[in-house]
Amino acid sequence: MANGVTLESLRQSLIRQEDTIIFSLIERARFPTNSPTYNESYVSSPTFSGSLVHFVVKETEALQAKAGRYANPEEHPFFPNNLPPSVVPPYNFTEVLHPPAALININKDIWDMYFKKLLQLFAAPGDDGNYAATAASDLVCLQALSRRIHYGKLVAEVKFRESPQEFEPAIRAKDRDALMKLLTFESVEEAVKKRVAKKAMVFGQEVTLNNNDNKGKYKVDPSVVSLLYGDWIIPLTKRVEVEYLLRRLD
Ligand SMILES: O=C(O)C(=O)C[C@]1(C(=O)O)C=C[C@@H](O)C=C1
Repeated sequence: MANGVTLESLRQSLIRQEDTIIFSLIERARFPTNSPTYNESYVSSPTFSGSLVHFVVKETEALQAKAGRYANPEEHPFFPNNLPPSVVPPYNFTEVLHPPAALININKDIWDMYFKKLLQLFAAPGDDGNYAATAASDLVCLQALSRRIHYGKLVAEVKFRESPQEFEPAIRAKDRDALMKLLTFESVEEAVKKRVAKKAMVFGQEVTLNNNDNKGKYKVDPSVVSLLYGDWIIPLTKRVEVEYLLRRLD
């Protein structure tokens, strides 16, 4: 395929991104829930209204936009409105995606999933006052999840290029269910869920010099990581794939 991108090379990248995601969850799990981080009345600013995590994400994205982060088609901001321009010259990223891909950004759903569903599954209840560090570590998780989920655009492009004649009728008919069927590989999904649980065991174990008896205690629960992938990350990736394919003939 053009540009040297293949389904195999994209899957290798998704596998490597599992490491990033799991480490980011382990880092967030160092802190308890720290609910003031998410409480709108905790922040007092004449120019901003929202929670501390909202504030940290918005301000960090503004800084990173200036540094050119969102010039990369693989990066998607959570707060895309009114981002400042980049101060660096544009890098000439290889164009792999069909241009309407730029319209797809499901970070709002990723944000809701993370704060409403995921966080309570792996952060222990409690409050240690580290709200700024907690928000910074939420941002790292969100960015890793967003990158992985929006990678679905590339995966969909490669699948389309491999057999356009298979996809075209379903795209023209705007048949989401048919597209979903065409892009699904159940055995790959099962392997992903098993591998991430295993990685969570390996990365999240207590490493000591004397023995490696972990007593079944891990920094994030491996079954939670597997569930997170099965119930949220993979379905959202597939949604991005469908959204992308629906615009592929525009
Ligand atoms: O590997 C693929 O083919 C993908 O589309 C990625 C992915 C995933 O999110 O891990 C999504 C859909 C497939 O059913 C299998 C795996």
